[in-house]
Amino acid sequence: MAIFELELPSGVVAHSLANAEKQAEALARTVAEALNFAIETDGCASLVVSGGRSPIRFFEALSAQSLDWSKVQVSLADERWVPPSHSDSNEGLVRRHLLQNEAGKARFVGLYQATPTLAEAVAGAEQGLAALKRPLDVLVLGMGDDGHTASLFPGNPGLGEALEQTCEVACVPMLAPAAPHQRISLTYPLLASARLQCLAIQGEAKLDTLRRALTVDPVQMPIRAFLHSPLEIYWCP
Ligand SMILES: O=C1O[C@H](COP(=O)(O)O)[C@@H](O)[C@H](O)[C@H]1O
Repeated sequence: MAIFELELPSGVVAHSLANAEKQAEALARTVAEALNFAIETDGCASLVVSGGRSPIRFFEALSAQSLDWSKVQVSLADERWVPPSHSDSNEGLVRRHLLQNEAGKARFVGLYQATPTLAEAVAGAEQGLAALKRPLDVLVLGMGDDGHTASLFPGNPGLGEALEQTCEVACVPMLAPAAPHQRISLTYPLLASARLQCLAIQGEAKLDTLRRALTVDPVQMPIRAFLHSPLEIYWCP
Protein backbone atom coordinates (compact mmCIF):
# COMPACT_ATOMS: atom_id res chain seq x y z
CA MET A 1 0.00 0.00 0.00
CA ALA A 2 1.56 3.31 -1.04
CA ILE A 3 1.00 6.34 1.18
CA PHE A 4 -0.93 8.08 -1.59
CA GLU A 5 -3.55 5.31 -1.46
CA LEU A 6 -4.52 6.48 2.03
CA GLU A 7 -7.51 8.75 2.12
CA LEU A 8 -5.97 11.49 4.21
CA PRO A 9 -8.05 14.34 5.62
CA SER A 10 -7.93 17.47 3.50
CA GLY A 11 -4.90 19.64 4.20
CA VAL A 12 -2.71 16.71 5.31
CA VAL A 13 0.30 16.54 3.00
CA ALA A 14 2.14 13.25 2.37
CA HIS A 15 5.72 12.96 1.16
CA SER A 16 6.85 9.53 -0.01
CA LEU A 17 10.66 9.18 -0.02
CA ALA A 18 12.69 6.42 -1.63
CA ASN A 19 14.61 5.38 1.50
CA ALA A 20 15.44 6.35 5.09
CA GLU A 21 18.36 8.53 4.06
CA LYS A 22 16.28 10.58 1.64
CA GLN A 23 13.49 10.81 4.22
CA ALA A 24 15.93 12.16 6.82
CA GLU A 25 17.40 14.70 4.39
CA ALA A 26 14.01 15.97 3.16
CA LEU A 27 12.64 16.29 6.69
CA ALA A 28 15.82 17.99 7.94
CA ARG A 29 15.64 20.57 5.12
CA THR A 30 11.96 21.35 5.83
CA VAL A 31 12.56 21.63 9.59
CA ALA A 32 15.65 23.84 9.14
CA GLU A 33 13.74 26.13 6.78
CA ALA A 34 10.95 26.57 9.34
CA LEU A 35 13.45 27.19 12.16
CA ASN A 36 15.35 29.75 10.05
CA PHE A 37 12.07 31.50 9.24
CA ALA A 38 11.17 31.67 12.96
CA ILE A 39 14.61 33.04 13.83
CA GLU A 40 14.30 35.71 11.13
CA THR A 41 10.81 36.76 12.21
CA ASP A 42 10.89 36.26 16.00
CA GLY A 43 14.60 36.13 16.85
CA CYS A 44 14.36 32.57 18.19
CA ALA A 45 12.76 29.22 17.42
CA SER A 46 11.35 26.21 19.27
CA LEU A 47 11.64 22.61 18.08
CA VAL A 48 10.05 19.54 19.69
CA VAL A 49 11.27 16.14 18.52
CA SER A 50 10.35 12.54 19.27
CA GLY A 51 12.50 9.65 20.39
CA GLY A 52 12.25 5.95 19.73
CA ARG A 53 14.34 3.91 17.31
CA SER A 54 13.78 5.68 14.00
CA PRO A 55 14.86 9.35 14.23
CA ILE A 56 18.67 8.95 14.40
CA ARG A 57 19.32 9.66 10.69
CA PHE A 58 17.02 12.69 10.82
CA PHE A 59 18.77 14.05 13.93
CA GLU A 60 22.16 13.73 12.24
CA ALA A 61 20.93 15.36 9.02
CA LEU A 62 19.34 18.20 11.00
CA SER A 63 22.44 18.85 13.10
CA ALA A 64 24.37 19.45 9.85
CA GLN A 65 21.94 22.15 8.65
CA SER A 66 23.05 25.74 8.51
CA LEU A 67 21.23 27.49 11.37
CA ASP A 68 21.99 29.88 14.19
CA TRP A 69 21.60 27.07 16.69
CA SER A 70 22.20 29.40 19.64
CA LYS A 71 18.71 30.78 18.93
CA VAL A 72 16.99 27.39 18.86
CA GLN A 73 15.30 25.69 21.81
CA VAL A 74 15.04 21.91 21.51
CA SER A 75 12.65 19.82 23.58
CA LEU A 76 11.02 16.40 23.51
CA ALA A 77 7.51 15.24 22.69
CA ASP A 78 8.03 12.58 25.35
CA GLU A 79 10.53 10.98 27.64
CA ARG A 80 11.02 7.71 29.47
CA TRP A 81 11.63 8.32 33.18
CA VAL A 82 15.24 7.20 33.07
CA PRO A 83 18.46 9.23 33.36
CA PRO A 84 20.06 10.56 30.15
CA SER A 85 22.83 7.95 30.46
CA HIS A 86 20.24 5.12 30.08
CA SER A 87 20.04 3.54 26.62
CA ASP A 88 16.25 4.16 26.51
CA SER A 89 16.53 7.88 27.28
CA ASN A 90 15.22 10.17 24.55
CA GLU A 91 17.33 13.00 25.99
CA GLY A 92 20.43 10.82 25.65
CA LEU A 93 19.48 10.05 22.02
CA VAL A 94 19.04 13.75 21.19
CA ARG A 95 22.29 14.70 22.92
CA ARG A 96 24.24 12.02 21.04
CA HIS A 97 22.77 12.54 17.58
CA LEU A 98 21.31 16.05 17.30
CA LEU A 99 23.04 18.35 19.78
CA GLN A 100 26.47 17.91 18.22
CA ASN A 101 28.92 20.41 16.69
CA GLU A 102 27.13 23.72 15.89
CA ALA A 103 23.80 22.22 16.97
CA GLY A 104 25.35 21.78 20.43
CA LYS A 105 24.71 25.51 20.90
CA ALA A 106 20.94 24.93 20.99
CA ARG A 107 19.23 25.24 24.36
CA PHE A 108 17.86 21.87 25.43
CA VAL A 109 14.69 21.81 27.55
CA GLY A 110 14.55 18.27 28.94
CA LEU A 111 11.68 16.42 30.60
CA TYR A 112 13.62 14.07 32.90
CA GLN A 113 14.35 14.84 36.55
CA ALA A 114 15.83 12.47 39.13
CA THR A 115 12.98 12.90 41.62
CA PRO A 116 11.62 10.33 44.10
CA THR A 117 8.34 10.01 42.16
CA LEU A 118 7.18 10.38 38.57
CA ALA A 119 4.59 12.96 39.70
CA GLU A 120 7.40 15.19 40.99
CA ALA A 121 9.33 14.75 37.74
CA VAL A 122 6.23 15.78 35.77
CA ALA A 123 5.83 18.87 37.97
CA GLY A 124 9.48 19.78 37.33
CA ALA A 125 9.09 19.22 33.59
CA GLU A 126 6.02 21.46 33.59
CA GLN A 127 8.11 24.26 35.13
CA GLY A 128 10.92 23.75 32.62
CA LEU A 129 8.48 23.79 29.70
CA ALA A 130 7.27 27.24 30.73
CA ALA A 131 10.47 28.58 29.14
CA LEU A 132 9.66 27.04 25.75
CA LYS A 133 8.65 29.49 23.01
CA ARG A 134 4.94 29.06 22.25
CA PRO A 135 3.26 28.47 19.94
CA LEU A 136 5.89 25.94 18.98
CA ASP A 137 7.59 26.51 15.66
CA VAL A 138 8.26 22.89 14.73
CA LEU A 139 7.01 19.52 15.96
CA VAL A 140 8.31 16.19 14.67
CA LEU A 141 6.21 13.24 15.80
CA GLY A 142 6.78 9.52 15.47
CA MET A 143 4.12 6.82 15.79
CA GLY A 144 4.12 3.41 17.45
CA ASP A 145 2.47 0.34 15.90
CA ASP A 146 -0.41 0.73 18.38
CA GLY A 147 -1.13 4.27 17.14
CA HIS A 148 0.51 6.04 20.09
CA THR A 149 2.37 9.23 19.42
CA ALA A 150 4.64 11.14 21.81
CA SER A 151 3.89 8.97 24.91
CA LEU A 152 0.14 9.34 24.55
CA PHE A 153 -0.68 5.65 24.93
CA PRO A 154 -4.12 4.07 24.47
CA GLY A 155 -5.58 2.79 27.73
CA ASN A 156 -3.97 5.32 30.11
CA PRO A 157 -6.42 6.86 32.60
CA GLY A 158 -5.37 10.47 31.87
CA LEU A 159 -5.31 10.07 28.09
CA GLY A 160 -8.71 11.60 27.28
CA GLU A 161 -7.88 14.81 29.10
CA ALA A 162 -4.35 15.00 27.64
CA LEU A 163 -5.89 14.88 24.15
CA GLU A 164 -8.38 17.68 24.81
CA GLN A 165 -7.70 21.11 23.31
CA THR A 166 -8.71 22.49 26.73
CA CYS A 167 -6.05 20.54 28.66
CA GLU A 168 -4.29 23.09 30.82
CA VAL A 169 -1.05 21.26 31.56
CA ALA A 170 1.90 20.99 29.22
CA CYS A 171 2.84 17.44 30.23
CA VAL A 172 1.39 14.37 31.92
CA PRO A 173 2.59 11.06 33.39
CA MET A 174 1.96 8.03 31.16
CA LEU A 175 2.63 4.31 31.24
CA ALA A 176 3.48 2.35 28.12
CA PRO A 177 1.51 -0.92 28.09
CA ALA A 178 4.30 -3.12 26.74
CA ALA A 179 7.46 -1.25 27.78
CA PRO A 180 9.06 -1.17 31.21
CA HIS A 181 9.47 2.56 31.83
CA GLN A 182 7.09 5.17 33.12
CA ARG A 183 6.85 8.10 30.76
CA ILE A 184 6.29 11.84 30.55
CA SER A 185 4.41 13.13 27.52
CA LEU A 186 3.60 16.56 26.24
CA THR A 187 -0.15 17.08 25.87
CA TYR A 188 -2.15 17.70 22.71
CA PRO A 189 -2.66 21.51 22.91
CA LEU A 190 1.06 22.21 23.29
CA LEU A 191 2.10 19.69 20.62
CA ALA A 192 -0.59 20.80 18.18
CA SER A 193 0.28 24.46 18.65
CA ALA A 194 3.27 23.95 16.31
CA ARG A 195 3.20 25.93 13.07
CA LEU A 196 4.97 23.09 11.26
CA GLN A 197 3.79 19.61 12.31
CA CYS A 198 5.53 16.60 10.80
CA LEU A 199 5.01 12.88 11.29
CA ALA A 200 8.00 10.72 10.32
CA ILE A 201 7.22 7.03 9.75
CA GLN A 202 8.86 4.13 7.98
CA GLY A 203 7.54 0.88 6.52
CA GLU A 204 4.28 -0.62 5.30
CA ALA A 205 3.20 -1.66 8.81
CA LYS A 206 3.05 1.98 9.92
CA LEU A 207 0.87 2.81 6.91
CA ASP A 208 -1.50 0.08 8.07
CA THR A 209 -1.51 1.65 11.53
CA LEU A 210 -2.24 5.05 9.99
CA ARG A 211 -5.07 3.60 7.90
CA ARG A 212 -6.66 2.07 11.04
CA ALA A 213 -6.18 5.32 12.97
CA LEU A 214 -8.19 7.19 10.35
CA THR A 215 -11.26 5.12 11.29
CA VAL A 216 -11.16 5.42 15.10
CA ASP A 217 -11.41 7.90 17.94
CA PRO A 218 -8.16 9.55 19.25
CA VAL A 219 -8.44 7.79 22.64
CA GLN A 220 -8.17 4.46 20.79
CA MET A 221 -5.22 5.55 18.62
CA PRO A 222 -3.87 8.94 19.76
CA ILE A 223 -2.14 9.72 16.44
CA ARG A 224 -5.70 10.29 15.15
CA ALA A 225 -5.79 13.61 17.05
CA PHE A 226 -3.00 14.96 14.80
CA LEU A 227 -4.34 13.76 11.45
CA HIS A 228 -5.53 17.11 10.22
CA SER A 229 -4.10 20.20 8.56
CA PRO A 230 -1.27 21.34 8.83
CA LEU A 231 0.25 17.85 9.31
CA GLU A 232 2.95 16.78 6.85
CA ILE A 233 3.72 13.06 6.73
CA TYR A 234 7.21 11.95 5.73
CA TRP A 235 7.16 8.27 4.86
CA CYS A 236 9.65 5.83 3.35
CA PRO A 237 9.52 2.04 2.84
O1 LIG B 1 8.11 4.95 22.31
C1 LIG B 1 8.22 5.70 21.39
O2 LIG B 1 7.88 5.29 20.15
C2 LIG B 1 7.42 6.19 19.16
C3 LIG B 1 7.70 5.51 17.82
O3 LIG B 1 9.08 5.18 17.76
P1 LIG B 1 9.71 4.52 16.44
O4 LIG B 1 11.13 4.24 16.79
O5 LIG B 1 8.93 3.30 16.13
O6 LIG B 1 9.61 5.55 15.36
C4 LIG B 1 8.10 7.54 19.28
O7 LIG B 1 7.48 8.46 18.43
C5 LIG B 1 8.05 8.04 20.71
O8 LIG B 1 8.66 9.32 20.84
C6 LIG B 1 8.80 7.06 21.56
O9 LIG B 1 8.89 7.46 22.91
